[in-house]
Amino acid sequence: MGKAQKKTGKGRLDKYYKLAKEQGFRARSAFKLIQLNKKFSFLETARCCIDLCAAPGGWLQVASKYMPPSSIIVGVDLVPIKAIPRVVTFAADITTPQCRNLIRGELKDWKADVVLHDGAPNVGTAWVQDAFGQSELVLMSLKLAVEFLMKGGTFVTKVFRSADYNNLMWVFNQLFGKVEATKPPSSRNVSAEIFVVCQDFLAPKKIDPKFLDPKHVFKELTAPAPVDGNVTIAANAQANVFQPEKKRRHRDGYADGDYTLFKAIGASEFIRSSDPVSVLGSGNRITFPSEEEKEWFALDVTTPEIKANCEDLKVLGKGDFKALMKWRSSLREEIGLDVKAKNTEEITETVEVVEELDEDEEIQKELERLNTEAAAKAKRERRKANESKQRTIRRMQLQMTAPLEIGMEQNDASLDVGQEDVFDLNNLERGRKSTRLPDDPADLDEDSDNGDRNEEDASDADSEDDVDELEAELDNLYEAYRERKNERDAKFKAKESRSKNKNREEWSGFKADDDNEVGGWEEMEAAKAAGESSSSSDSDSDDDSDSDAKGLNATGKRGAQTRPDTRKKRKLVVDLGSKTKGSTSLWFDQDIFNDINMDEANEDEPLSDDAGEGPSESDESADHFEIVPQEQDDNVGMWDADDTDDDEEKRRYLLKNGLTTAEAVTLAQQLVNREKTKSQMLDDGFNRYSLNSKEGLPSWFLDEESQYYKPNIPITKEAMDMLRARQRALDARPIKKVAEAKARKKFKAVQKLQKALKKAEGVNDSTDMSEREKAQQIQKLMKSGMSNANAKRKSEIKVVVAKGAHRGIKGRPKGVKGRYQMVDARMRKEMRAKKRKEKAAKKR
Ligand SMILES: C[S@@+](CC[C@H](N)C(=O)[O-])C[C@H]1O[C@@H](n2cnc3c(N)ncnc32)[C@H](O)[C@@H]1O
Repeated sequence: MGKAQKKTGKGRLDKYYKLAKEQGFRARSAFKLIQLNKKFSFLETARCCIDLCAAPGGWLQVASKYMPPSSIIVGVDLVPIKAIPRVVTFAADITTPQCRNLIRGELKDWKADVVLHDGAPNVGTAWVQDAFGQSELVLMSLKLAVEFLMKGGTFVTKVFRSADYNNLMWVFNQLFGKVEATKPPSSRNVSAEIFVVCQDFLAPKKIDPKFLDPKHVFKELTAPAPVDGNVTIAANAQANVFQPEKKRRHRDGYADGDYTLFKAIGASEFIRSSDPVSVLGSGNRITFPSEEEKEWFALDVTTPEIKANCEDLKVLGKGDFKALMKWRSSLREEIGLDVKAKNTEEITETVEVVEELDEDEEIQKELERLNTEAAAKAKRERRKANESKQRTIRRMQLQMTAPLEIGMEQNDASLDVGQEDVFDLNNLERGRKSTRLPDDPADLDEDSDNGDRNEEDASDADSEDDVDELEAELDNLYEAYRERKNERDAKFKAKESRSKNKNREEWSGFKADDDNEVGGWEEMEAAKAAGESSSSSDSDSDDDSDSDAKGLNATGKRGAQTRPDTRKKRKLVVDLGSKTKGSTSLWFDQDIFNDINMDEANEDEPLSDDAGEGPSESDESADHFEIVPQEQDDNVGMWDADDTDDDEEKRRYLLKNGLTTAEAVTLAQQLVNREKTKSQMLDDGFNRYSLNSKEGLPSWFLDEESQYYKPNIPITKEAMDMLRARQRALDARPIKKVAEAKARKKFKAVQKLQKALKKAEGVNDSTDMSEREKAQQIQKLMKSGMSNANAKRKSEIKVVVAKGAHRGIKGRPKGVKGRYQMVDARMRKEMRAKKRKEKAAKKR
C-alpha cells in the first residue's frame, strides 16, 4: 500500500498538483476529468458541454483541450471564472432558475452532449450537513442535465459516500442506460468522493418530478432512525463492544438519524434493555440521572471500577465490558429482573439430559483427555532429560565431571558423588546431614525419625532440583535473548564489547604498584608508627572483611607477613593450588561447616600461625600488625591470570587517548595535588559488597548490576573545565575529510606547476623561437600552471519568467543570451530568496 495521502498541508502538493502546475491546469482536479474521459471517452465526440460548478476552470480547460475545436463549452459557478479561450462562463447558483435561464439563453435550442458536475458545497459546516448539501447539489445538477442533455448524452457527477448514495444511484439508473461509479487515481484516497458516469441518457418524454425532488429521493434520511430496530447501528454497536480495540471508520458517513458524536445512556436503559451489548456500543457514557439509577449507583455491586468504566465507554477494553455485563446481571438479580436459582436449576437439568444421551461421547472425551495428559507428561520428562544432559555437558566443559557418556552418570549410583554442582549449597546441606555423627543426644532423637526426614529431604531435593532446572532454563533463555539482541542491536553489541573490554574504564584504577605510588602506604604507616604504638586490631580494619577467606588462625591472629609484599598482589580469590587440601575440602573450611565433624580430614593440616609454622616472614615482623597471609607471585591463581595484561592494556589505552572522563581526571588531579594517596583511593574502591561472591548469581542479575551498580565518583569543576578545553581544541581542528581535500588540492597544484615548469624548460631549450617569443610562451605556461582549474566560474544561469511576451514561447526567448531557464513567477521568487539566503550565509 502506498503512503496515506493528505489533503492538507504539504501533503496537498502531490504528484497531480505538480503536474497541473507544469501543464498549466488551474486545478489538480483537471486530472480527474482526464482520467474519467480516458476510461469512458465522452469528450472527443461531444459538440456541446455544460460544466456546472466549474470554478476555477480546470475541467473547462480539459474540455476545451479534448473536445473538437468548434464545440460549445459553457461553465457556471457561484464564483466568476477567469476567461478561457473558446469557453463561455458566467456566475450563477445552479440551484436557481436564473442559472437555468442563463444556460438556456446561451445554448438557444442546442442540446448538450455532456453535462459535467464537480460541485462541492464548501460551507465548512458539519460533515453530515455537507454531505447532504452535496447530494442535493447532485440532484440539482441532474435536474439541469435532464433538461439540457440530448438523448444518449453523458452526465458526469461527483457524489460522496454517504447514506443517500444508493438513492442517488437508483435515480440515475432510472434515467440513464449505463451508470458506473468510479474513483479516478487522481482522486485522493482520503477523500470520500466518487464519480458517477451516467451514459446513454434515455430522454424520457416525461420525468416524474419526484425523481428530482430531494424531499422524496432522500426521504429516509429525514425520518428518525429507530435505535433498536436499525440493523446497521446494532451491528456496529455490537462490534464496538466485542472488538473495542479495533477502530472502525465510518466510510459510509453517519448512521441515519444518529448525527451526534457524544451520547450518554441512562443506566436503566442498559440494565433493562434486551440487547445490552448494542446499548453499550452505541453510547459514550452511562449516567445515573433518575432516583432509581442513583440508588443503583450507591449499591455495593456498583464498585468504583464499574463507576470508572461508566465514565467513558469508548476507552474500555474487552475486560471492562465484561465487568459491566457482570454488573448488569448482578443488578438485575438485585432488583428482581432476573432470578438466579431458577436459571441454575434449568441449566443443571439440561446437563443431566445431555449426560444421559452422550455417555459414549463422554468416555471418548475422557480417553482423549487422558491421552493428551500422558503425551504432555512424556514431553515434560523428555525436556527434563534434555536439560540435565545439557547441564552435564556444561559441567564437563568446566571440567567438573569426567567425560563419561552423557546421561550415564545419572543412572550410576557409584558416580553420584561429585556429579552434583560443587557449589550447590543444597547438596552440601544434604551432605552435612548425612555425615553428621550422633554426638549430641538431640542428634540421636533426630536419627530416630531419619526415615521420615529422608523422605522429606528427597521431596525437598526434588523440588529444589526443579527450581535449579527452571533457573538453568531461564539462564539459557536469557543467554539466547542476549545472543539475538547481539545480532540485531548494534548499540547492544557495542555495549557488550565495551563491557568485555572493561580495562578501558579509567577510574577502575591500576593494581598497587609501589614504584608509582604517590604518598604511599609506608609513609602513612611510618607517620602513624611514629605517633603511636599501634594496636594490631585497628591497623588494618579495611581488610577485615576478607579475613575469613584468607584463613585466620584459631586465636584470630593472622600470618605475620610484611605488608608491602602482600599489598603488591592483592588477590580476592584464594589460590587453590597453594593449599595442600583439595578444592572441596577448602570449601568445607568455611565457618558454616565448623560444626561438622571433619577433624579427621583436617588433622594433617598445619594451623598456620597458631602452630608457629607460618611463613618465615612472620618471624621477621617486629610489630603486631595482623597481616593477611598472601600468596607468592608465582602462586597467582588462574582467576587472576589476565590481570597484568589488563593493566598493560589500560596503560596503553591511556597513553594513546589520555584521560577521557571527568572522574578519571578528578582522581588524577587528586593524586597530583596530594589530596589523596593511592592507597586511600584503593580503599575507597571497596565497600561492604565488594567481596561478595558472584558465584552462582544468574547472569541477568550480573548484567543488570554491571549496568546500574556504578561507583559514584565525585567530579570537580576543574576536571570538567580541563576536559572541555581539550574538547574545544579538538573541535577547532579541521575534520579529516577537509584536511584531506585541502592536501589533495595542494598536491594537484604542485603537480600542475611542475608540469608547467617542465614545459617551460622545453620552450627555453627550443631553438625555433626568438627570446621574446620564448618569454611570452613561458609566461603563459606559468600563468596557467599557477591558476586553479577549479576556480573557473561557470557562467550564471539567467532566469526568465514565462509571462507577458514570453508566455507559451518555445525555444530561446528574445534578447536572452547565455544560459537561461524558463520559470514561473513563483519559481523566480523562490530562486531569488535562495540566493539571498546563500549570500547572507556567506557574509556570516
Ligand atoms: C471542486 S470545485 C470545482 C472544480 C472544477 N471542477 C475545476 O476543475 O476547476 C467546486 C465548485 O463548486 C462550486 N459550487 C458550490 N455550490 C455551488 C452552487 N450552488 N452553484 C454553483 N457552483 C457551486 C464552488 O464554488 C466550487 O468552485
